[in-house]
Amino acid sequence: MRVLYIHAERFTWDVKDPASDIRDEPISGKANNALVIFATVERGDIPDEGFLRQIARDIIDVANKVKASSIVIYPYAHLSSELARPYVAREVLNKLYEVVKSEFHGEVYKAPFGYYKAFEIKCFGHPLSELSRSFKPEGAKVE
Ligand SMILES: NCC(=O)N[C@H]1[C@@H](O)[C@H](n2cnc3c(N)ncnc32)O[C@@H]1CO
Repeated sequence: MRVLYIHAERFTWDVKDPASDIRDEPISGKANNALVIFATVERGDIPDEGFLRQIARDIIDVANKVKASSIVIYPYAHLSSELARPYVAREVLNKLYEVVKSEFHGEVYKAPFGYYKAFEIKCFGHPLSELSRSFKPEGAKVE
């Protein structure tokens, strides 16, 4: 999985057209002081508890470091050329959302899978406000 973390003063997303047969309810939303997780599920990623806990731990660690009051899991199919199939990708992201929600003290949101979406983001711009990660199921985290 490849992820881009943006610590945003404000983040809003607006669902547009469907982009996949596999999709969630089309719910738009917004969050303030949010760690936004643009997440691309890659071929070989699995909805395995250990793999997801490792990712969730890093997300929450960064959220606490930057003092974010919310986290947004944002399905984003643009950070890798080795995409997982939509069915697997949706399952991995929904399970990641559940793990993060169970362990983070603040609000956790998930933008809907399977749509084109408009979004507005105001990045804080401090040194930890833009980070990227690559996670592999065997547990190796590559910064
Ligand atoms: N910008 C808007 C968008 O990306 N829309 C994407 C994601 O919401 C989702 N999606 C499909 N495959 C994946 C994947 N491998 N990882 C994450 N999301 C995925 O399905 C949409 C069409 O590709």
